Amino acid sequence: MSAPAPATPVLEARDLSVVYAGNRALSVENFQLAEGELAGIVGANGAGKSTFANAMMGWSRGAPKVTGDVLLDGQSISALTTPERVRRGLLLIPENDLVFATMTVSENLAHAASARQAGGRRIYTTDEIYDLFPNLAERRNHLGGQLSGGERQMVGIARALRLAPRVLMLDEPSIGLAPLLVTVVLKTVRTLVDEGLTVLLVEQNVKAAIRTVDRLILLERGQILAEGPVDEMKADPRVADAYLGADT
Ligand SMILES: Nc1ncnc2c1ncn2[C@@H]1O[C@H](COP(=O)(O)OP(=O)(O)OP(=O)(O)O)[C@@H](O)[C@H]1O
Repeated sequence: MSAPAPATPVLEARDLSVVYAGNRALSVENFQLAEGELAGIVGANGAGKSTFANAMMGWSRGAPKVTGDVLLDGQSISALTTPERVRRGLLLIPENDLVFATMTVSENLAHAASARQAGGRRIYTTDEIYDLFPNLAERRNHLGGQLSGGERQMVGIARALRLAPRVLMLDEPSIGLAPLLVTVVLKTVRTLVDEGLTVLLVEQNVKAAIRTVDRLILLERGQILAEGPVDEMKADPRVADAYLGADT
């Protein structure tokens, strides 16, 4: 009997390159995210982590030259606009996700309830979201502007869950959060993966990423320097010496 064909990656990038005014910010030959996987991209400031996540979404902060191909479930989405990619279920929660400050938590969630064509993907109900995030359930009538950084992250994730994600990408969810809240947010991400979601975590906080992900990808100067199962990667001197310190 022949071996089964390898499964099609849920998300893939081929020869993805981003150049800002002649400076190459990203050059990724091949990146693949498998069904139900929780992978993490880590790297120093300016390594190109956000540029990578944004390029997958077809979005950028300036006007770079972007070349290469992005595929979702084996189909090229490179010609699609960012809203079209969102409708296909590719969702990015950017750094400092915008929460509507003058709306309550429940209004913020209701505002995101617009995944009309979920294509069979799961749309989390508000009750399921409040089960995942008891903090938000308690604060459902609080205004967005009154929430802590961690609670805002939770609203960002919750809104994405209302939009029937196929792949969820989180850009630096730990930024500005107290260590306890980082743990709470990342544990919830793990729960979502256990329930079947595919997640790419973009993190500068390497220690937090290592505690959470299955596979670690090290990005430096816009290139994938190393990648592999998290247990192997945390012993790799390029990760251990540069990011984990002698005590780890
Ligand atoms: N709009 C822009 N114009 C010019 N250069 C840019 C622009 N956006 C990003 N860059 C450059 O691209 C490189 C990668 O930036 P990026 O924001 O992707 O890094 P990062 O790894 O996400 O860093 P951080 O962890 O600090 O957010 C950096 O050298 C940055 O200065």
